[in-house]
Amino acid sequence: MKNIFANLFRGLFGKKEMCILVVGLDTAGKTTILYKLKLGEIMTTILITGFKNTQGLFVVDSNDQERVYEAREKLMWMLAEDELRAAVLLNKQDLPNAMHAAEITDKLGLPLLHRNQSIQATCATSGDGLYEGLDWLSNQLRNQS
Ligand SMILES: Nc1nc2c(ncn2[C@@H]2O[C@H](COP(=O)(O)OP(=O)(O)OP(=O)(O)O)[C@@H](O)[C@H]2O)c(=O)[nH]1
Ligand SMILES: [Mg+2]
Repeated sequence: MKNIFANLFRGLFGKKEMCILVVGLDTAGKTTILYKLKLGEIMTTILITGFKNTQGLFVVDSNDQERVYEAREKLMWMLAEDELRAAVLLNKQDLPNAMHAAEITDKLGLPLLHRNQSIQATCATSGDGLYEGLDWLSNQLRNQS
């Protein structure tokens, strides 16, 4: 059970090397997600060649009403890269006052975008939704090859 996410991840992506850029405001849950996915040992590639073949994971704290527009700015910065395909994780959905997916999607300006991206509600501490978000990224990778 311990490495279930790592095994799923390896199954999804096979042996093909890829880069995942994980972006989000502080305390959004990035480290928790990486630990949950046991990606520490897999994600050794350093981003030095630009955004080619790079997938993005953008993590938002759904509970942080005050900084949702700050998160939006950061997200727009990331999505401005033409090569990048991104999965947006609406994290901390387990918290009682978390914004619902539709509300936070709207505040992030995502309905206005016509780029290819996936939006997924997640709870990094339990792992809920993480697999679904990564499944989309793996399909993007497959389509590129
Ligand atoms: N309830 C709840 N707490 C979460 C969730 N994801 C992360 N946290 C908590 O939020 C806090 C911050 O999580 P981190 O993973 O350290 O956040 P980070 O994005 O790596 O933050 P920085 O390294 O500061 O940029 C920790 O206390 C986590 O346990 C979640 O889905 N639900
Ligand atoms: Mg961290």
